[in-house]
Amino acid sequence: MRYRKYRKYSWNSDESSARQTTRMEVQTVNNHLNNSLISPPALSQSQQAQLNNSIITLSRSNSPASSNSEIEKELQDLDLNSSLNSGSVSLGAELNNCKSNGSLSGASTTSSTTGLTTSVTTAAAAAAACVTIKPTSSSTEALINGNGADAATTNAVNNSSSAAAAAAVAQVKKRISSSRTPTRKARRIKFYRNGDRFYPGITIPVSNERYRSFESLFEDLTRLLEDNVKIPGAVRTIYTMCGKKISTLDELEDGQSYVCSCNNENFKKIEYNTSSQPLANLTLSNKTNNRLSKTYRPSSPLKNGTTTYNSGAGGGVAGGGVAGNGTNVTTGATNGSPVLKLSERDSVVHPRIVTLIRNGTKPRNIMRLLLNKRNSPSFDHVLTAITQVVRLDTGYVRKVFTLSGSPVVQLADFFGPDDIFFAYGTERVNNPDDFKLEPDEHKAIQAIRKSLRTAGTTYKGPKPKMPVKSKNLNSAKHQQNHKQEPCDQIVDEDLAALNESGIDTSELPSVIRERYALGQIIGDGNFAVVLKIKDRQNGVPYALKIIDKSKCKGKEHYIDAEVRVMKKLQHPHIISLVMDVDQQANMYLVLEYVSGGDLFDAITRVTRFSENQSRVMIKHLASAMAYLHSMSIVHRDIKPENLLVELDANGYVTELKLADFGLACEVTEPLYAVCGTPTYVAPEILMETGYGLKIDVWAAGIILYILLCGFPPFVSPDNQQEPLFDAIISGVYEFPEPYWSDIGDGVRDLIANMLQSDPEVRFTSEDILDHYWTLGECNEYSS
Ligand SMILES: Nc1ncnc2c1ncn2[C@@H]1O[C@H](COP(=O)(O)OP(=O)(O)OP(=O)(O)O)[C@@H](O)[C@H]1O
Repeated sequence: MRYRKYRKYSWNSDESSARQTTRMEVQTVNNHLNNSLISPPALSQSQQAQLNNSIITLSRSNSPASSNSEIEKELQDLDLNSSLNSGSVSLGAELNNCKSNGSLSGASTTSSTTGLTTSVTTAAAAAAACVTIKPTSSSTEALINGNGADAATTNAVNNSSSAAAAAAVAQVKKRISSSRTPTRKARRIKFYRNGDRFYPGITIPVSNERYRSFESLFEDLTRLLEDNVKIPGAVRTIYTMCGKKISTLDELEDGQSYVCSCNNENFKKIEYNTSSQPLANLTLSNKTNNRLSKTYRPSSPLKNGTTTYNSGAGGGVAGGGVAGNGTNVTTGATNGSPVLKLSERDSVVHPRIVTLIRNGTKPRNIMRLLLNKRNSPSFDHVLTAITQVVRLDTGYVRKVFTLSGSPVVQLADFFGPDDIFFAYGTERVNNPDDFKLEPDEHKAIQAIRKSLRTAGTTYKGPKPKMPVKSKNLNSAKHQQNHKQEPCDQIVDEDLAALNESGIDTSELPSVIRERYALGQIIGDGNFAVVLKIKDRQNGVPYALKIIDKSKCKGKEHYIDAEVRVMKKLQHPHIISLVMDVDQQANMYLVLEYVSGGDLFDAITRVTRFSENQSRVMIKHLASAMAYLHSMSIVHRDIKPENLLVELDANGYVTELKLADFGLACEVTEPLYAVCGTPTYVAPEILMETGYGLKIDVWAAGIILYILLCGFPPFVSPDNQQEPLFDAIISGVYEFPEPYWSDIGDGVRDLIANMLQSDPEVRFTSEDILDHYWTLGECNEYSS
């Protein structure tokens, strides 16, 4: 338990430079949401004519084909249709292939949801392919009747006059080829989700005909990914597996894999889909068994007297289980068990920490694992996640049992009442004693349970206090200013305060002075003064943050980082940056204005909030964090002082927004810089073992605790840092009576999961949003 003496304020962490903290190298990207989705290209006149000639009725006219089953079918057709493009096989085979493609058959096309672009060009491609080969009249007729090709072609073939047919066909061919790009064989491309090691990837056919622009491919990928995983926005970038950006469709190579990233996420170099392959052989050989009911459980090997457990059945049953119809043919293709669709997964999978007992000599090793929607889309994925944690000598975990010895056979079993499991490889399970815990094992499990569900204890001594506010000057006074209207005149008192802070209002950048009227001071931090300003044209209020560079000597890069990070962000629960002006003495930031002051002052006023009010706030905070974390950005200074709130007439918090990105940075490898604010600092920062995004979840856990009872879980009686840090590192805290007596188990459970000392098992920000308490009924305006 070694940690360095903690600095009072984060920016003083000299070690940070020595440690070479990874700083963000964010490209200066303006508002990333400006890259709005581009709609599919409009049809040219000749394309429209082709469509009419093809007498195809489409049920969806402006989107490329992309339901999973369509894609699966097209992939099958790809093999067949490749012959069309090569022109090297007999026409009979080609015609069959053409017919097998739904977009060419009149009947099936009518009801198909195949998109316009694909249908038109596929029909055209088939026609072009067919006319290059000497037809037999009967087979050609079949094709023509099937796809409703134009009259010239029909007549030509029906007459069986080779000359006329050739002429007509040449005419059609000419017309078609003048109106479209040359047909290219579709390529089978596999796409992974950036940073998602568990997503098995989706393979889709990509051709110039199917996707006329890069944006239409993005649009399709967004839709397909959304069906299977949670993504923070639209797919905007495709990378090679080495992280090189792809900028044209032609760069996508047949048979290769690529990584899709959403919004401005940077490429995450991980091993994609290493997890699913080795477990594929667990699939039940008898495919008909794939749809077992939710309640199906094979009997325990111990109960029925058999001495071995059929591992194949285990995986296979998992493959059926709750998935049933939800089997996603494309995404689940490489896995032994199907990946559930999001809606199905929502009903089965929820974030939870399970305890795992590794089979071996007693006392056996006991580990914990966080299961959530990201790592548990299928039974096989859970087995893989368990394998990675328990590290069996025999390799993969193939059998899992509950504490009572029942085999775990389907995904839902991991999310039921049992949360302790035995993990086995291929070894035999024949001894009932295997499922009995030794006293040492029992003790270890008890200790874990205690850390997860801390029971109420009575607090001895005076009620713990909130720490003092870390932002110093006259906050209560400035708080009042939030309420004052109008704000288009700065008062003398504020001018004096600004002068005192070394800010001369006559030196404000002209672009700011001309556009905005100065109002009163509404806040001050250690490095900045914040004024309320008003747009002279439309009267909209903003906040002007003036950062005094002289107060940040040697730390100027933090100011740059704050601006760079903020420029990347656009989220309803994150303060947005409207304008930035860099001058020699000061940096000026025009920010979205939030009228209710910061959460620290709200806590001071209210002391403690109801569960409903806390739920609103934690939802907003978690969604801001989930957005940041999806871009691998860690805030590193989440605390009530940096959370701004909007209040309703009754003083209830209706909106919460994350501010102050002075310490935010991108996480590409473990960080070591000791920073943050003592009360909210996570144990891994103090231990200097390297930290990442989860430190923000810890801080949010501390805030949730404070909201409910009015004081933090880790305190030191005399405000000494050393005992405070010892308490944080110990991870031991309580929900003391009487302060917690009326607070429910749901939110205690959430706090316990957010305040896990081990960041590996600590909830992610997404998990906070998925937790049953967060999802619970929420009357936002009730106290
Ligand atoms: N956009 C805003 N709308 C309303 N009030 C704001 C806004 N931004 C900041 N404030 C007020 O100004 C105070 C100081 O702002 P901020 O935290 O950005 O300054 P800082 O100097 O970077 O803080 P720190 O001391 O943590 O470095 C906040 O606590 C808040 O009360």
